[in-house]
Amino acid sequence: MDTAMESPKQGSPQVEEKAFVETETDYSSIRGKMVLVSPSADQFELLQKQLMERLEHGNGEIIYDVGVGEDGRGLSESELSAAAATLCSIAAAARVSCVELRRWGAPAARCAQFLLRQPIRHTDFMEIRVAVVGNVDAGKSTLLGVLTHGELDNGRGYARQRLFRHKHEMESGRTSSVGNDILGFDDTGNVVNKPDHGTLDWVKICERSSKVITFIDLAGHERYLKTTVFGMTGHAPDFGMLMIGANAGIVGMTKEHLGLALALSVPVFVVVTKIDMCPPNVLQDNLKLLIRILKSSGCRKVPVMVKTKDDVIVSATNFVSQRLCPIFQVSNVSGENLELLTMFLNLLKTRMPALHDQPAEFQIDDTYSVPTRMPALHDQPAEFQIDDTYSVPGVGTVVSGTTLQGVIKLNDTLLLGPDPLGHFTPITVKSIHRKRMTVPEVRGGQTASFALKKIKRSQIRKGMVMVSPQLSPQACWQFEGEILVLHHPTTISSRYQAMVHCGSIRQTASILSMSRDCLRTGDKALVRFRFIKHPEYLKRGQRMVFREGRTKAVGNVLRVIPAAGAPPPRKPHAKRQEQPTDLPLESDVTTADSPFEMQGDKRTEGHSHRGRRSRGKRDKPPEQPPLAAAN
Ligand SMILES: Nc1nc2c(ncn2[C@@H]2O[C@H](COP(=O)(O)OP(=O)(O)OP(=O)(O)O)[C@@H](O)[C@H]2O)c(=O)[nH]1
Repeated sequence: MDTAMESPKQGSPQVEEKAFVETETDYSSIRGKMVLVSPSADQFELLQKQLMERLEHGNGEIIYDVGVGEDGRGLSESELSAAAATLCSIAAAARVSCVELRRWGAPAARCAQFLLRQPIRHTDFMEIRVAVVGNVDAGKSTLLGVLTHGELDNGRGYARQRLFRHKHEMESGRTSSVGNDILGFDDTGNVVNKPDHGTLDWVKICERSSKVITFIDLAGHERYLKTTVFGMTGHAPDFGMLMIGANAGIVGMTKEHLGLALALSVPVFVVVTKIDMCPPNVLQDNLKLLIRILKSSGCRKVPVMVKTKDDVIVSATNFVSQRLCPIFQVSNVSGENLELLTMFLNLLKTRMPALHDQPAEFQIDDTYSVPTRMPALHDQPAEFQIDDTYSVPGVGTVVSGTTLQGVIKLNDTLLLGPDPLGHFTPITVKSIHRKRMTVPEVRGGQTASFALKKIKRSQIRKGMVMVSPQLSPQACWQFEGEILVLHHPTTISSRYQAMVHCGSIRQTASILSMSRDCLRTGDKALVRFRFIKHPEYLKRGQRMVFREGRTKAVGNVLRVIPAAGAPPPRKPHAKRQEQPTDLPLESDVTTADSPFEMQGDKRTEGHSHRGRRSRGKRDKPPEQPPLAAAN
């Protein structure tokens, strides 16, 4: 561990003592570090039961600490071996794989950590989405080529050619402009990707994997920033991988991408590439700057230089719960430290999407701390957000996106919408694909594509949802949100328009009213928005980004005003601003959400938003919604 860094706690010594899953079973007889050393038959059974519960709540995977008792003193080497043997037999009885990750501690105070993972189930695997961001030339495509194809780069673009097939697909319009690559791990943590004549068969990878990492390859160029924002909001990534070229350092879009991930509460780890070709002093200077930015008040991260396997385990197990930002230094040419990065990816835990009725900041911070009171994502009525549509010859209309909650099965009838009138239409699911593999169902947290019966592609747009009829979905033209302005060159006041990104929704909205007269960089306010084109399906607690040009604001949806009960659109010259109503007293948008240190106020008093709005189509009055929808 780099001494210059703040280091995370070694191990997670409190794991055994944590009030893990609230349960009916009394587990008091299996408390303490010695129980694994020589359990009675009853204790063995209880340990097994507890393990299964933990696995279920850990989405089929947990990291188990052995030897870490209340006294925190550990076990002798022989006791630890006995405890490890017990754990392995419990795992074997439960048909779960058990891999020792590490041992640590003095000879008389040994502890160990094990990875327990459910075996491969034919069409089911854990899914983790990693958004790959970073400036042009940072080595994003190269790293993905190297990781997914298992062959090193030559420094002149060899590895990234592996992904060109896909890029060509993108250009021909077959897939969205957001690229995807997958890396599969089996139950013991081995990479299963085996390129066949240079190409990867996704179905084979998924069939052999217990865990699949999907890399959402987002464009590095400023020109594609809109797509990058969409990728970060609409593709619901669990984590962000920020790539930085060692020699170039933090340039171009690096800060912007970091800021975006922070604004959306997506935990970020950094991969510094090209260390083979970077003079040491340049590397050190660039790392120092990176650390300074990560520690700044805008980011409030704890950077951790990952240099050993222990660092990997500690960072991976604490990644979501703490404000850690692991930093890897790798070379795609020499392969240096790539094994650490691969191990880290293998250990990443699913960051189940925050339930919309939970506070937006809610994160599952440990395998054992998911209260049973909270319904599992798949116990809730189905909800699927659409991020792309296709017309596939011989199949018909296909939609792709993320299952936010519930289970969607073949032949299920769901409500698709909202259409321009705010209505939802029943549709039937004809077939389901996960990572190009035909499956009978998908669950909350998983991405999928559905072939739909009797609907034209032109009737569907990104941002629509497919939900269970149980939810009685309602569309909204207006909603109230709490926003924090990260940057605006002058002041924002009502009637200002910008693009709202929220899940896979991407639509211009106009500010109808605010809790303050005007907003400047660093200001926070309660704001009522109105979509200008069509109504959308929103839920309280959803994270949103509000941006236009250099203007950026982030926030949460606080109240959705259903279309049926929505007041008519505000008159453009209405002087008095309506105060948002029914807003919760407590806000959870803080300046910590700001990715950047607040910039100095360079604006001139009296400069209004109108200066910014004087261009092109934004001067047109917003389209009026059809009357039926507005009233
Ligand atoms: N020496 C060396 N060269 C590398 C390394 N990683 C990438 N490169 C080279 O850097 C160049 C740019 O890499 P890319 O993978 O295309 O970069 P990118 O971030 O995907 O760029 P965009 O796709 O344009 O956003 C290629 O010529 C790679 O061969 C590395 O670790 N060491």
